[in-house]
Amino acid sequence: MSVLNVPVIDLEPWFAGTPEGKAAVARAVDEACRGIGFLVITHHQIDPALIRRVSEASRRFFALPLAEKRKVDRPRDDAVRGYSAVGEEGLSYSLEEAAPGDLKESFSIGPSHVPDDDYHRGPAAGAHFEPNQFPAGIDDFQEAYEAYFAAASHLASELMRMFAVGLGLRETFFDDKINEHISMFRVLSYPAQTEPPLPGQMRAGAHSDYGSLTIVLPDGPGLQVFNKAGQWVDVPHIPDAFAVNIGDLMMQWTNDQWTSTLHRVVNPPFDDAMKNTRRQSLVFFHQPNYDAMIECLPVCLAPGEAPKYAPVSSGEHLTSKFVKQTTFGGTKVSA
Ligand SMILES: O=C(O)CCC(=O)C(=O)O
Ligand SMILES: [Fe+2]
Repeated sequence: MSVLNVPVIDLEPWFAGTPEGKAAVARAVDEACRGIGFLVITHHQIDPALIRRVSEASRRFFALPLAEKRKVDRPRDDAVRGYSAVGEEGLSYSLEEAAPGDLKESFSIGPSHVPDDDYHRGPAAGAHFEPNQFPAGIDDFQEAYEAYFAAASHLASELMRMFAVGLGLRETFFDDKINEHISMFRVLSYPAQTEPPLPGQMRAGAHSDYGSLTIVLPDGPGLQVFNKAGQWVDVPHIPDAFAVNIGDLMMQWTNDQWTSTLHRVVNPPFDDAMKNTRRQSLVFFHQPNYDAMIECLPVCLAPGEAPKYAPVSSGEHLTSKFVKQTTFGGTKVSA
């Protein structure tokens, strides 16, 4: 029986480090990734004080007048750095007819303190190590964002180790494929809705994410997942716990044994003023090294089965998504 609801998995036994504890966590993670593609994790070792710092710095930024925020506007479609305003991105729209843009604004950064060498700055690196930009005059903004990026990167590498064990690989299998990762950290602000949304307009339309995995910290409910029974189910909201989901790249790596699941952020009920508040989420999109090859893992190939996807590098996979649309984390759907 497939997993139809998002499980809550306590990572404490993983970090305690006994072989039995680690195996049990990896088994639970594997089951979640096969069944629903989402899990909620507790005892993840990210300091709640750091979550608070980055959340508060973000609140101060999003409260600025639009003209101020526009001073750090995202420079280009393929360079997701800085600010994107409400309605500028739509995660879900049909190929024929664009739906209204998502009711969210965002601020994004990539890796910082990038070495000035050919691997990071040469032509093969493309825009993957594009410099970050930060707003002036907000205390602790750059420091908090960079510290959160580092902490989330570390947690992502532990999750990739759980993935490896869960898939029956050696624990360090993914280590050398993510040691120069080209991830993105983005804070999303969903404003309080003072007018009813347009038909089809949501906080974030239905989409799947691109990369290896996404680590989400929402400050309230609204995130929903489309399960294998065809129902939209709520992701349990536990303060300071992370929702984790796998992206399209992990689904390709596992030859569809793991699922990159459609998800969305629904609007608050419009007639309930108490619930119609601003929502903010911290979203870390983990993406392997640009030259890591994503090709069917032999452990995911049953006898007689063929790989479903041609091998592709992580960088090419990401860039191909940018060509199709102008947002970062999601693959649009035509449903
Ligand atoms: O804000 C959220 O809870 C999730 C956002 C999301 O799915 C995305 O940006 O890809
Ligand atoms: Fe997403």
